[in-house]
Amino acid sequence: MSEIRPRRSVLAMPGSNARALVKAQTLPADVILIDLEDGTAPDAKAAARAQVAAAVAARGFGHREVVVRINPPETEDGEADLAALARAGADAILVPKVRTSDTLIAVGSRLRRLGAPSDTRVWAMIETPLAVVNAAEIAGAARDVDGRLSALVIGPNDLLKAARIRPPGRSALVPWLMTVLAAARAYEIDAIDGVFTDLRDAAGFEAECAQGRDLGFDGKMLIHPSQIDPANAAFAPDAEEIAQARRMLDVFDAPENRARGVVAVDGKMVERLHVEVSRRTLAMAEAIARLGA
Ligand SMILES: CC(C)(COP(=O)(O)OP(=O)(O)OC[C@H]1O[C@@H](n2cnc3c(N)ncnc32)[C@H](O)[C@@H]1OP(=O)(O)O)[C@@H](O)C(=O)NCCC(=O)NCCSC(=O)C[C@H](O)C(=O)O
Ligand SMILES: [Mg+2]
Repeated sequence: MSEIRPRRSVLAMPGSNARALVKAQTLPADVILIDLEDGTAPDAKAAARAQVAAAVAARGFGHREVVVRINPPETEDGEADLAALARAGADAILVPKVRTSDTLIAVGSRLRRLGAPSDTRVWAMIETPLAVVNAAEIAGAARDVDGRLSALVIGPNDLLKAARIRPPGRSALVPWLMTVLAAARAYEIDAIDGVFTDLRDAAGFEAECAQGRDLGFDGKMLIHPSQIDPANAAFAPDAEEIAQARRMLDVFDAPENRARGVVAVDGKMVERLHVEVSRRTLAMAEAIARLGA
């Protein structure tokens, strides 16, 4: 079974926004994503870098996974971000505008040379057409980057721009999303759906969360605290899925079914592969319950 870590809600905030960094410490997001790239203005980058390194090192985010999006690592800002963050204690470094796995391998080596803990993860933004075309090769870096690569994150704004798809363009993006999802699953890493930018459209946001969940994503990148609860609800197994998963395990555990690969439950054929799905559902539900404990 691949890693069980709730990543239903990945709340982004500019690294330059001191108020957001404090507020994030009390918000129910699974992941706090602090952005030193596009969300931080060029003139504010140096001060933001120092502020973010200090905030991460202070370890005030509790159980939340802390991820810092650096500037492209081949730039001066990106190199300075890595140097400042490598040993600050972030759970992961998110690399923007990845095009090939070489960038991730270079970031992995740089983190090692900078003395980053071995459990510092690398996440990759998939937001260029080349990254979608190379999705399998990029996800395959999970075997190379010291085992650090643990999530691909969709960047719909950059994708729409580069592909010249007319916004909002969600349906046009679905084949691109599924290409990324297949790559992530092939290498057993997480896939996080991209941002929904219309903060006034709560119904549209919920619908997009439900779609992202049904497509197979593990969670969604968010831009505002008001999006956390709907995302947490959408990407968690619901009561019916949990009951169904328990039932599935009971059925295959029954003495009369132990030697069978396939049985009928409520008129539907189920196979032993559904046991694995059920175990994952229950493990995720337990991990989410532990967050609330
Ligand atoms: C979008 C915003 C600029 C709106 O900000 P604002 O008008 O201040 O919102 P509110 O007045 O409604 O805020 C209410 C309170 O919530 C706090 N807040 C708001 N947003 C956040 C946040 N993201 N994280 C933490 N806290 C937040 C405010 O401070 C208020 O608190 P209080 O003072 O107690 O009342 C703003 O929401 C924002 O900046 N959002 C994040 C933008 C961002 O990070 N963008 C980069 C990521 S998007 C991306 O990566 C796209 C991708 O690359 C692609 O290509 O698609
Ligand atoms: Mg982007």
